[in-house]
Amino acid sequence: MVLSSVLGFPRIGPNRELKKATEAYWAGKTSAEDLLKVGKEIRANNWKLQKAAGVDIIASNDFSFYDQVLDLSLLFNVIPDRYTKYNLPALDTLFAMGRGLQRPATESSPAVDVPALEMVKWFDSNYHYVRPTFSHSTVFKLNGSKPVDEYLEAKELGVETRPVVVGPVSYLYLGKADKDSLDLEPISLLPKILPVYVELLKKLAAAGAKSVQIDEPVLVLDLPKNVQAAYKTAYETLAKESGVELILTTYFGDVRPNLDAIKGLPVAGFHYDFVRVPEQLDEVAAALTSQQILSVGVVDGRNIWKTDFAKAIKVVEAAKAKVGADRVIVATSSSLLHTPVDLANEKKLNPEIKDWFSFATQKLSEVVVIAKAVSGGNVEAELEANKKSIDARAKSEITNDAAVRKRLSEVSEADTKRKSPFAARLAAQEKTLNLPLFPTTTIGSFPQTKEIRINRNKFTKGEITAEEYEKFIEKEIQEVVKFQEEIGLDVLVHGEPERNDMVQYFGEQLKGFAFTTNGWVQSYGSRYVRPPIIVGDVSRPAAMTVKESKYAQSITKKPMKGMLTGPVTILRWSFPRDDLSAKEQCQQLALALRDEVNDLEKAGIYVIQVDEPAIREGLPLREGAERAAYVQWAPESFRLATSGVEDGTQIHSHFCYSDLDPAHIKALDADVVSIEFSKKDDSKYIQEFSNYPNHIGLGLFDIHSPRVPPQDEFESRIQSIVGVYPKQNLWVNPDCGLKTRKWDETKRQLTNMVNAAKVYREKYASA
Ligand code: MET
Ligand SMILES: [Zn+2]
Repeated sequence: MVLSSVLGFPRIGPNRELKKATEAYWAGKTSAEDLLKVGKEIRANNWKLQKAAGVDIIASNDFSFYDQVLDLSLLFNVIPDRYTKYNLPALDTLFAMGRGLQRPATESSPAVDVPALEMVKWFDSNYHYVRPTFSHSTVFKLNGSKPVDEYLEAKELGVETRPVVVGPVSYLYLGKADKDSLDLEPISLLPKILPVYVELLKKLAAAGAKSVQIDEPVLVLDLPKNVQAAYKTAYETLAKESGVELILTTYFGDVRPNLDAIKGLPVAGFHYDFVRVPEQLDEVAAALTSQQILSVGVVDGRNIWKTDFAKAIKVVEAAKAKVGADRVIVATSSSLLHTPVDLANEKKLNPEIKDWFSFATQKLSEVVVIAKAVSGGNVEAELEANKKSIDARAKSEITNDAAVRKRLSEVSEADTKRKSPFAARLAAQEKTLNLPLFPTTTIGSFPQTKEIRINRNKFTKGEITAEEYEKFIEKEIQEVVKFQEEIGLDVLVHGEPERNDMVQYFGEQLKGFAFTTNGWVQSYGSRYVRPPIIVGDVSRPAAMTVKESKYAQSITKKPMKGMLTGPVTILRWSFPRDDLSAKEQCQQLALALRDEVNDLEKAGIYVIQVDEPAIREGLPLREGAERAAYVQWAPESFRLATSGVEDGTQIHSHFCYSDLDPAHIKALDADVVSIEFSKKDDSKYIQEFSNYPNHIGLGLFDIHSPRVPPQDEFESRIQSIVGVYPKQNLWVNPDCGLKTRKWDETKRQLTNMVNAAKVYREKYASA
C-alpha cells in the first residue's frame, strides 16, 4: 500500500481570514486572543480537510502567523538584542522582527523605531522569508514549543500529523551575520544549534510524533564544501540522539550535485521534487540504503495545473520498481503554500479553463488518487476524467493559437537588435528630445489615492460608465502632468492612475491569460498576491496603453514617457504554463509588447520605459546550462519587445530589488536604465554599474519611506555619483514608482530632487 503525503497546506484561510485577523490585531482593533483563535481555526480546518480527503501523512507546524523561518528564529532564541529590550510578548516579538517596531513617543518613554529583519525571496518562488540574523552573542535555546503544541492540537482533533521544521543546515545557511558580528560564518554555529534541535525533536517524539519532515531545501543550491560537509555532522547527531524518524526533504530543484553530502545519512527517508526534476530519480534512488523511504513529489506545489495522472503514475511506478511499494510515498512536490487555497471559490472562471486547474484543496485528492492508483485501488473513473481534461487542454484553441506560433517561428535575430548602435541612437535622440545635463524623471507611478481606488471600484462594479471613468483618469493625468511641469521635471510620466497592478493590468488586456477572484497566495507576512495565469498562447488584441500616454503627451510640450511592464516580469509574476517552455512564453509576451511599443511610437511617444524588476529573480538557482540559457533568452525577449523602434526613440528600462548583475543589464541594450540605489549604502555598490555603456539613473531616494531627504542630501548623493560616472551619462530619478506614497511627501521629495539636479546642471554648465 503506497501512502499519500502533503508537505504543507496554505495557512491564509479560504477567504484570507489570516490576513484580516492579523491586520486587525496590528491596528489594535482586536486582542492577541482573537488572533490566536483565528489561527487555531485555520489549522483545525486544514487538518480536517486533509483527513477528509484521505491524505495519509498530514503536516503540522506548517502554520505561521508570519513566516515559518521566522518562527524558528523565535523558537531557537535567534533574536537580535534590538528586539528584546521592550519585553514584548512572544507574538509581538515575532511581528517586531518581521515588520519592525514603531511607536510614537509618550510622556514616559521616547519614540521607538526598530527596522524589521531582512526579508529574502524563498528560493525562486514569490514567497519571502525573514532572514535569521546571528551574532556572537546569540545563545540558542528552546524559547517556546510551537511545533509540539501544534502536533498535540491536531492529535486532540483526532488527526495524527507529521511535524515539519526547517533543518539545521538550511536554517543556518539561509541566515546571515548581524552588523556587529560580520566575521561570523553562520554555518560555524552548527555545533551550538544541534543540541537545541535534538531537544526539540525529543519533545516531539515524547508527544507521540513518529516522524518529522525536516526541510533542507538549500540542497538544490550550489553549496560550498563546508556546508555540504555539515550534513553528515548534523544528521548523525540528530538521528542518534533524537529518537524520531526523519524524512529529509528537498524541493524546487535538482539534488544530484549535492547527493554525496546526504548519501548514507542515518535518516528514515528522503523527499525529492520530481515535478521539477524527474530525471533525478535513478540517482537518488540508487543512493538510498535498503531501508530508506523515497517520498516522490509528483503533484506540483508551485503551480495551479491539474496533475497529469498518467505522467505522475509513471514516475511513481518507476520509483516503485526501484525501491518497492512499501518504501514509496506519493507526495506534493513541495508545500502547497505557493498555491491558492480552493478552486471551488472561483465562480467567474470560464468553465473550459477552470477544468484545467487544481488549487491546494484539489491537489489533496490528486495525491490520494495517485497513491491509490499505484496501490492497485479502483480509481478508473478519476483517471478517465483526468485524461479527458488533460487531452482537452492539449487540444484547445486557447493553448494553440496558430497565428501566434507562426509569428514566433518567423522571428529573426535582426528583430532582437536595434537599427543602430547606441552612439548613433543617442545622436538621433538628442535631436528629438533635446534634454539638459542630468535629466530628471520618475519611474512611472504617482500616488494611488483613495479617490483613484474608489473610482476604479465603481467602474469595475458598473456604478460609473466607461466615459465617466475615462474623464476621471484624464483629470488625474492632468494633475500629475501639471505638477511635474511646475517643479521642472524633464521627462514626464502620466502617473499610471488607470492601473491596478503592473502585471495584472497587462494580463487583463492580453489574450491567453485567466484571472481568479480569490486565488491569493502569501508573498510575505500579511501581504498576498493574486497572480494572473498564463493559460494559452499570448497575443495583444488591441493597444493597451496608447490612449492614456497619447492624452498625456497632448497636454504638454515636454517629452512624455510611455510605460510598460516587460515580458520577463509579466512571466515571473504570473503562474506560467507547464506545457510550453518559459522561453517561448516570454517570447510570445515580447511580441505582444513589441506591438505596443511600436504603437506608442506611432502615437508620438518617443521615450518608452519597459520595466523589468523581476529579471534577476528569474535567474535559475544553480550555475549550469539552464542559467546560461536564461541569461540569453531573458534579455533577448526584452530586446525583441523594444527593438522595433527608430533610433530617435529612447528605450528606458527599470529594475528594483537587489543584486543585479551588470552584465545581465548590459545585454538589454536599453538607452537608459534606472536602478534602485538609495538603500545601498555600500560604497562598493556605486562602482558596480560604472562601466555601463549607455545612460543610467541611480535611484536617489527610497520610495518605500515617507522620509523627505533635504536638498543638500540629494546634492551630496549626486556628488558621489558624479565622482564615479561620466556626468553626461547620468539621469536623476527615484528608486522606483511612487504609487504607495502620499502626495504631500511626493511633492517635497521630488522638488528637492529636481532642485539638486539643477544645482549640478548649472555647476557644470558654467565649468
Ligand atoms: C516594481 S517596479 C514599478 C515600476 C512602475 N512603472 C511604477 O512606477 O510603479
Ligand atoms: Zn521598481
